[in-house]
Amino acid sequence: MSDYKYKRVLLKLSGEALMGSKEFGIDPGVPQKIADDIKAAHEAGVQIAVVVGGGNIFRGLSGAAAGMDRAQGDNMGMLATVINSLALQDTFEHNGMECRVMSAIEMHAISETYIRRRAIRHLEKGRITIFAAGTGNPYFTTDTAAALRACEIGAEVLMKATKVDGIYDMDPVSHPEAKKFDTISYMEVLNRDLHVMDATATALCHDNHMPIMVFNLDEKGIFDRALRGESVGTTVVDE
Ligand SMILES: Nc1ncnc2c1ncn2[C@@H]1O[C@H](COP(=O)(O)OP(=O)(O)OP(=O)(O)O)[C@@H](O)[C@H]1O
Ligand SMILES: O=c1ccn([C@@H]2O[C@H](COP(=O)(O)O)[C@@H](O)[C@H]2O)c(=O)[nH]1
Repeated sequence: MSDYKYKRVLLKLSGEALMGSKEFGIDPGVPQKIADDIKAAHEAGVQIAVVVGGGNIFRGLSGAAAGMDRAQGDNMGMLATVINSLALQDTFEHNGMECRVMSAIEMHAISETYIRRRAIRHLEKGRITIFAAGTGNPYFTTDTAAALRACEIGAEVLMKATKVDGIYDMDPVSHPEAKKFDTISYMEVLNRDLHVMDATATALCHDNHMPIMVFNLDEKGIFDRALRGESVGTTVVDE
């Protein structure tokens, strides 16, 4: 345990990044890469909670743009996160890591329902605990679910693993000239309207002094380095 900086963390995994080289769905190599990366920390006793997005399958906003009722589309998006959560659980278990999925929307047949105290108990017992179905409410995102759960379980840090290697002064995907921050304050993220994480999630972390790290999910060994306290990607901190 002494090699690791953190005792309890929340990892937010991009749904879209689970596609790997595929155009839709899940590339099995990506969950396996995540399992490989977190195994040592898990064995060393780091308590790991996970929230995964659903962008590889469905986003409510895309449904609404195509004329669908927004809340209906968001419900579909939340179900997409359940599919991703079950896929991750399967991979973690195949790698010998005990894992529970807890859904914000009741689905007795396939997962436990989210109960905060029970979630903390799972973590204390060394089970990787995946929080599925976002917040359980439409009009939110899994970034906000990750911020909310991180605060609820008393995580020391929210680690957002995504398709970019940190926070830039503009979207680096559409602006290759964008400059990366090593650290940035919550207020700067909000004032500059940087969309790497949604504003609700950033504000919730700000109000509750929850540090955020943003880094690239594809980089080999990145989770382990982050869990050891190396500064990877960008860290969002109080001023
Ligand atoms: N200033 C910025 N710095 C870094 N990334 C940015 C910035 N502005 C926008 N982005 C975009 O934010 C994306 C990451 O956030 P996004 O919420 O879309 O993904 P996610 O939550 O990881 O994915 P999913 O919805 O699939 O779970 C990056 O792919 C990047 O293109
Ligand atoms: O609390 C929540 C979380 C998510 N949703 C819906 O799910 C999709 C997928 O989540 P991403 O964060 O975009 O990966 C999202 O677009 C919403 O439609 C939700 O309604 N409530």
